[in-house]
Amino acid sequence: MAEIVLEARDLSKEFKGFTAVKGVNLQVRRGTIHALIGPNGAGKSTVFNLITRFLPPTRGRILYKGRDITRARPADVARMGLVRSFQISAVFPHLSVLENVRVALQRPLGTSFHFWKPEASLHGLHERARDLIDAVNLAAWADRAAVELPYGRKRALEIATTLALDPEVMLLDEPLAGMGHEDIGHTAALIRRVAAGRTVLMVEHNLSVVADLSDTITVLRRGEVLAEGPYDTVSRDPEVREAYMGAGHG
Ligand SMILES: Nc1ncnc2c1ncn2[C@@H]1O[C@H](COP(=O)(O)OP(=O)(O)OP(=O)(O)O)[C@@H](O)[C@H]1O
Repeated sequence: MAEIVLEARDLSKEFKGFTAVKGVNLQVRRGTIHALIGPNGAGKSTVFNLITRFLPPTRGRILYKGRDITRARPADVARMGLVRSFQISAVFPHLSVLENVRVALQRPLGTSFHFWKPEASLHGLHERARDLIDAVNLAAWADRAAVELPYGRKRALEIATTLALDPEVMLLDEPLAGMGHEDIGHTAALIRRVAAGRTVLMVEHNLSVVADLSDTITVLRRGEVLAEGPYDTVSRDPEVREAYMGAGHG
């Protein structure tokens, strides 16, 4: 059994008396793709916001690599290698793809701070930016302004800027939302590629992609964990079928 890299213990969130998340326990194993699914309003986004420290929990604890991050600031959590992508996309529309990735590489988030480094290491920076752009299949778009990219490519650029922070754990918030069929295929393949050597926790509605990509799926319903396991197990669970798949999703 792989090491637990990220863990929620008895996590709860109340909004003015309404309990959106109720005693959620979640264990994400290192090196896996773990998906959080559930019907609308199940609490997925709230759990995600709690884990990334965008919301303070009412009760419970969050552990990252065994350290309690329940009260850590989002920026500190990112610095520790737990990085959230997509909804806080930091893509500058009028910079080129290459410039965007270079800016992301220069962000003083990690242990390195590149601004003052001599030309030799700036050259290394350029090469790293090119490598990241290749990794997300954007080489042909490297000199185009981000604003000119088609939707799916823009999301690929967001993945590249997230990868620039060299996250140990990548948190993806609905990575396929709003995408057409072709972009979904490309982005799913990209997620699989970038997950190599990392851990991915994602909230996603597209069940066929979740089934295809995920090692573990946690199903939430009304703020509670309803089921957890590999897709084959979870999708056969009568309660899951009733609460989720039977409700016409996916
Ligand atoms: N800031 C808030 N104030 C009050 N209620 C909230 C707040 N954020 C979420 N909720 C409520 O908490 C519940 C869970 O919402 P959440 O967005 O986490 O669900 P979700 O599973 O992500 O849903 P969706 O699939 O629709 O995105 C919902 O009933 C929602 O209305």
